[in-house]
Amino acid sequence: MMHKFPVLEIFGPTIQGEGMVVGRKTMFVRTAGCDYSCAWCDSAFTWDGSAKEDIERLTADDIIDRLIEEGGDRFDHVTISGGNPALLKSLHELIQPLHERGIEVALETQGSRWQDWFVDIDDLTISPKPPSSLMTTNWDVLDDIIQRLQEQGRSSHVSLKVVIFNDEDLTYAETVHQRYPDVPFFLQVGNDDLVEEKPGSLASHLLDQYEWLIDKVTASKNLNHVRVLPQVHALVWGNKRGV
Ligand SMILES: C[S@@+](CC[C@H](N)C(=O)[O-])C[C@H]1O[C@@H](n2cnc3c(N)ncnc32)[C@H](O)[C@@H]1O
Ligand SMILES: Nc1nc2[nH]cc(C(=O)O)c2c(=O)[nH]1
Ligand code: SF4
Ligand SMILES: [Mg+2]
Repeated sequence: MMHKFPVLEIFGPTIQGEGMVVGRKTMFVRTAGCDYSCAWCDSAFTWDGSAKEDIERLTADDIIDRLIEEGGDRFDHVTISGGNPALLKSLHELIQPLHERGIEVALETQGSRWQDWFVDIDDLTISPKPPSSLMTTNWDVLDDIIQRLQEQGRSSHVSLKVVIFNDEDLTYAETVHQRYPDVPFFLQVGNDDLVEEKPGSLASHLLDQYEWLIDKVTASKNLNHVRVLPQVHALVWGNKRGV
């Protein structure tokens, strides 16, 4: 029996705007539903009910058909995001046939749930949430996820990415990096203006925030083996959806 997944968006090709494979040409599949409700979530429509009517229930075959409809033969990489795609137990039904077609698979999750198919993801980004999100990290769960990935030889396929809005978030990022020093670590500029409609105005603001974050990280003795990035897609396209 093919499982049906709740899907809100399938788009691309575009570029991965964030983190460990920033710049990589990729398609996106965005699933609906999240176990968190971050104060500043830039994809709140996946869980706040505002796009409820747009959720489609698709099998892996349906999703692959749609990826090919949108992207033709102009992609070899698919990023699964959400919401939290780690809520979906049967996602290997999508990952495996993508791999069989020679397509790499990336996934974005917050590290609140383990799934066995994590070990099949080529670029797994785990993004634990800092205090400004108003969410609480379950360190036992996160420890378990990182440990399992390391034990199963997945270290080169995993990264941590913490979004930063303020000094308290930066302290949280230091805590995460010190707890998992061997996991590639990314600090990402927080977008605190999710309503600005002019890409140029948002880009100018986000570049100021990027400079602030660079200054903070370069001044910290606890954040040496790290990378600092903006959301490139937000610089280019602003708050537009489906890019
Ligand atoms: C929308 S989330 C979906 C995946 C998963 N729920 C998670 O949070 O990792 C994708 C990425 O966007 C980041 N993100 C969400 N809202 C943001 C914002 N306002 N500014 C910067 N990054 C944001 C998240 O931290 C996460 O790394
Ligand atoms: N271009 C682009 N890059 C992204 N990286 C992470 C995204 C996400 O929403 O998970 C995202 C997105 O929505 N668009
Ligand atoms: S965990 Fe991700 S999708 Fe869920 S509310 Fe937070 S940023 Fe949004
Ligand atoms: Mg996004």
